[in-house]
Amino acid sequence: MKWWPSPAKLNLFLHITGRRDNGYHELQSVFQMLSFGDELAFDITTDNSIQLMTPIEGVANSDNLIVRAATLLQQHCSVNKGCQIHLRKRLPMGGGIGGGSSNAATALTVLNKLWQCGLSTEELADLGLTLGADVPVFVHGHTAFAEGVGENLNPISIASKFYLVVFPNCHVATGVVFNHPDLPRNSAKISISDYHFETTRNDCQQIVTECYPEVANLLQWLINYAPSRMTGTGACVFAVFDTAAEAQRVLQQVPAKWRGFVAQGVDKSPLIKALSEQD
Ligand SMILES: C[C@](O)(CO)[C@H](O)COP(=O)(O)OP(=O)(O)OC[C@H]1O[C@@H](n2ccc(N)nc2=O)[C@H](O)[C@@H]1O
Ligand SMILES: Nc1ncnc2c1ncn2[C@@H]1O[C@H](COP(=O)(O)OP(=O)(O)OP(=O)(O)O)[C@@H](O)[C@H]1O
Repeated sequence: MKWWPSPAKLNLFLHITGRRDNGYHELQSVFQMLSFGDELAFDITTDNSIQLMTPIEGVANSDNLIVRAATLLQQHCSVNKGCQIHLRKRLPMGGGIGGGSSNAATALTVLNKLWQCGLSTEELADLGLTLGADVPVFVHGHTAFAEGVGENLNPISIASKFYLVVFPNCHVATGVVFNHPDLPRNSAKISISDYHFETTRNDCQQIVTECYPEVANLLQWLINYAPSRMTGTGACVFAVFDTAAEAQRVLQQVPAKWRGFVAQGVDKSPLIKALSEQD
């Protein structure tokens, strides 16, 4: 069985620059692709049923973004085949590292190939955007400077770093953060060439640390070792290191109540690499 990567992302910064009439927020961010993530495998079937053989506890298969992505593509392209899907879940859910969105993107891009749908990357990204704001960046698979609601993407090359990502064991609801009255919503826009980690921030971090003390505790702990920040709307926090060895050394010291992993920041996602190696 061939296993396809479904990598995580980090938001190296997140500035909120406005709000649209439909309530969605305009943002600027760098989506950093990571070398670490889930994996998915697909067996194509001759009937048209879509089955997830490894369900996620607490998520009905019909709500699972993998099944929703596969069904969307099947309907969009009038595919008369189906598939059995296997998932190796490693990424914490609801952590701001995009696990669900990445799973959806892997399902869309790999099934596009295996079902021979022939959709372009752009068409797959547009389809993916209907499932979630973060799906397009995983479909394109490049570390990117993002604008709009996250769909307007420009590839950016970030000096290679190692990230220690820690999950504080609490879930932050994205909608709650974006609906918070005190969320700052008018950061000045920056241009892609102005991006530096040190001069940017995550505009959601203040609200999340106030509402979720465990995120504040984790940030306070991690900042002792390296520059640290929250990703997305939380709850995961990351610290930036120059070497894998330094990041691993701090991972060993993470208190048992939290879980972490070390990943390398990559310009191209492992999924895009795997797809191009197949061609
Ligand atoms: C902020 C990020 O975490 C950055 O990576 C993401 O863009 C959020 O992506 P996501 O979790 O896939 O979010 P979605 O499922 O698309 O949206 C969840 C909810 O967050 C709010 N939302 C999301 C994205 C955005 N740009 N503005 C918003 O206001 C909306 O209320 C929406 O109903
Ligand atoms: N395949 C999937 N993997 C993970 N979560 C899924 C999946 N399908 C549906 N979900 C639901 O989506 C929710 C958000 O999951 P996800 O891991 O994408 O969050 P996240 O890391 O906060 O993402 P983002 O950074 O895009 O906000 C989960 O709590 C779960 O209920």
